[in-house]
Amino acid sequence: MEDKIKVFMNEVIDRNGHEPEFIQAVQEVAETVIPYIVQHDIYHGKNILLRMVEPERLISFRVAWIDDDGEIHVNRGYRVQMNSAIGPYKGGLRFHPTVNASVLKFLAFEQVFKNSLTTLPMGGGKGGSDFDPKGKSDDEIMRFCHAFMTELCRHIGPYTDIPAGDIGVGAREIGFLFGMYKKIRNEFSGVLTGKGLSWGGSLIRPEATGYGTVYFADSMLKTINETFEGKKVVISGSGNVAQYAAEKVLHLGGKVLTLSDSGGFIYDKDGIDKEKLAFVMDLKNNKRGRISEYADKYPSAEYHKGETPWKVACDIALPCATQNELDGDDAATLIKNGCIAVAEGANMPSTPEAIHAFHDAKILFAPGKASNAGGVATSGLEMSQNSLRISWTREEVDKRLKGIMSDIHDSCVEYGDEDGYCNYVKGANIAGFVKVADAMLAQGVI
Ligand SMILES: NC(=O)C1=CN([C@@H]2O[C@H](COP(=O)(O)OP(=O)(O)OC[C@H]3O[C@@H](n4cnc5c(N)ncnc54)[C@H](O)[C@@H]3O)[C@@H](O)[C@H]2O)C=CC1
Ligand SMILES: O=C(O)CCC(=O)C(=O)O
Repeated sequence: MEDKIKVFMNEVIDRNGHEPEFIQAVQEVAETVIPYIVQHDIYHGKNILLRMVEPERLISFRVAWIDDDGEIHVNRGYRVQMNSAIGPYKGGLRFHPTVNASVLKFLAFEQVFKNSLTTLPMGGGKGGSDFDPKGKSDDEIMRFCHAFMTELCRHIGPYTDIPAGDIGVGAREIGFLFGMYKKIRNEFSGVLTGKGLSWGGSLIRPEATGYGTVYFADSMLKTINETFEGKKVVISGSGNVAQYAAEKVLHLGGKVLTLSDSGGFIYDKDGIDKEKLAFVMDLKNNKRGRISEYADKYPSAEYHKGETPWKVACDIALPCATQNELDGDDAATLIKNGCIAVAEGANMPSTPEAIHAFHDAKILFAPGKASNAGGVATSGLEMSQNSLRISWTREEVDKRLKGIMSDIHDSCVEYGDEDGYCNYVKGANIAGFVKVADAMLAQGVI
């Protein structure tokens, strides 16, 4: 088996050797899916996985825009249209200086499996730019978004490819992007998700990724007769996913001890309660400040500059910031301190060494493609509402989100059982693979 995985990975590396994040994401899938392919005759001789690692289309384009001082800047824009076997391409846009083809290909590849797990008819894609929104004025953000959409609009559409937000792309950016798409295409459609409520958005979409991550973690905890009640929870990030993960942990009676950003983390020994979380939301979403300002306001908190929060003793860890933010040493520290569950709100935040450590210690571990699927699932619900020209209530959307997260959990358990221990990575990869692979088989060699 190891030989088969090696031969496959050598071919992937030959073609994509300069893309470390993409290779990391493919390796994790290959290790779990190739043994499944070997056991199932219908996939033999079809090279399905090799076809899945090659994007159907990778678009790269120039984005020229003018700053407030009249200076012209050039950034690179991308859209990776990875797989459309089960539906139109769907996945977020990331604006961050670290964005490149490798990062977006890893995200688009993960998105294919994640979207398949949601049970909704969505293919996988991802896009973005190396543009850095930090320190930019609202007008600069608008000009950049408009310039970006001027090119992107010819590659997307409500039946083709439906982008949404990700790091650096929230409600403000989706508004600017939607405005330019509508103007150029002269069409008011559900071409983006994460829209404002008065122009086609869905209730609960802003909350969905964070809430869904906690719903998934709660389902895992139930398998060992545990709940969030009274548990100490360490969260990284302080953006969209982290904020609403923290809110849901509070709803379920847990105590949130940390939040972070790229500058460092804050540890509040008294816990981040509802009022303190409201301060963080205002700080991050409106004032666009740094998490260190939390420690200036609340004396119960310490700020740890340049560090990640994994050394703070906890029962549950929710990495919600960015890829590879939790390594093997961090995992060892979490396990030593008694952590019983880790659920990824971010995409691929744990390194392969960290995942192996969690599996070896047999603690509960949920990979992002399963546990953070609530965001894209609710985007799928936004698409349904747009098509039906109706708006569901908050309760209706939340009920559907909970149902989807519970179904994803059950699919992982179905495919991930290893003598009584659930390997959720294996479960998510195989369950996600089967639906896409079967659709590809049905559609022939295209
Ligand atoms: N927004 C969504 O619906 C979904 C987001 N995700 C993933 O969740 C993660 C967070 O995304 P959002 O909260 O939407 O973005 P955001 O832009 O709202 O927040 C990003 C957060 O990550 C922090 N961060 C960024 N780079 C960092 C670094 N190098 N070190 C430490 N912290 C860093 C930022 O300071 C910020 O707190 C990403 O991995 C994203 O791909 C996954 C599924 C859906
Ligand atoms: O809602 C969406 O379409 C995008 C969500 C996303 O980018 C993700 O799941 O990583």
